[in-house]
Amino acid sequence: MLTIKKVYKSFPGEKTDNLVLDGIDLEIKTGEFVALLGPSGCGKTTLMNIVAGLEQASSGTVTLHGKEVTKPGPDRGVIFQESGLFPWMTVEQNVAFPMKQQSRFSKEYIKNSVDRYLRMVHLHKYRDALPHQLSGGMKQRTAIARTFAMEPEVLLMDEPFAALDEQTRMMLHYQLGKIWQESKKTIIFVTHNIREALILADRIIVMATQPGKIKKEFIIEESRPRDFQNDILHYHEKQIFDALGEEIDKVMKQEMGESIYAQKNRIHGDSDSYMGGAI
Ligand SMILES: Nc1ncnc2c1ncn2[C@@H]1O[C@H](COP(=O)(O)OP(=O)(O)OP(=O)(O)O)[C@@H](O)[C@H]1O
Repeated sequence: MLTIKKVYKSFPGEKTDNLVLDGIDLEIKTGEFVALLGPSGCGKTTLMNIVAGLEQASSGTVTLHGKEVTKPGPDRGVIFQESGLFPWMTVEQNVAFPMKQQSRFSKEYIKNSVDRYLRMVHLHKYRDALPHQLSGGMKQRTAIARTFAMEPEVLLMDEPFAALDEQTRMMLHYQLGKIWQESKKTIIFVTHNIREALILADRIIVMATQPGKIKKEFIIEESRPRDFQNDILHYHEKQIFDALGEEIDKVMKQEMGESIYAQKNRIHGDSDSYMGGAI
């Protein structure tokens, strides 16, 4: 169980501190796939960084199986929007590299594990390729193989597919869904994209903004693989869109000013850009 308890986070502002996370309480079961959804700036990345141990909460705690998280550790793997591969290493070397830094993995184990995860992401034929020879989707698949191969208990994925085209993204949703079902890891997945969250997650947490807090959550029980020929997913999509509407309005009002904003129609026009253009 991953427990986030009364987490507050402020960053120093010009005159006063800027409250970004306002008392986040969240319990995530082992093996659960949770998506965090919210408008730009609501604190999704900040929360992920705190869970990863890259950032400290101003107050409150994060615990994994009862043990407090205070710094990064091998029990939590992080995947960002950029794959972060070493350009001078092959696909295979990139996947093996972090494992080699850990004494808990033998040479034989690393070899088998790299092979297994490269097969899982369908990159075993590209094991000797260098990153510049790969497409964006292949780079992200390498990053996924590298993180899963480290066998973390929790995967923290911060908009890992946001920079990819729609088709590649759909393929990666399918592959990630399969790997997750096989490995049963706990995943927290940050996204701007309602459909991405609906395709992947067991539970979708919608965040409110300014300051960031949990607004509503949705349990998605549909069987996998999922697609959008499904009325129940459409129903959830509408509910989630409505829950986000107010939050997107808040961001638009603040950025555009009340008077300009008042001239615009609500939500459907400019709101796309506040959700990464991907509602
Ligand atoms: N290191 C920092 N110092 C000061 N302010 C910060 C810092 N990191 C984040 N912030 C502020 O915290 C708020 C939340 O940022 P965060 O990146 O967590 O939001 P987000 O929901 O992930 O946004 P996006 O969807 O656009 O990536 C923003 O107002 C941001 O400017």
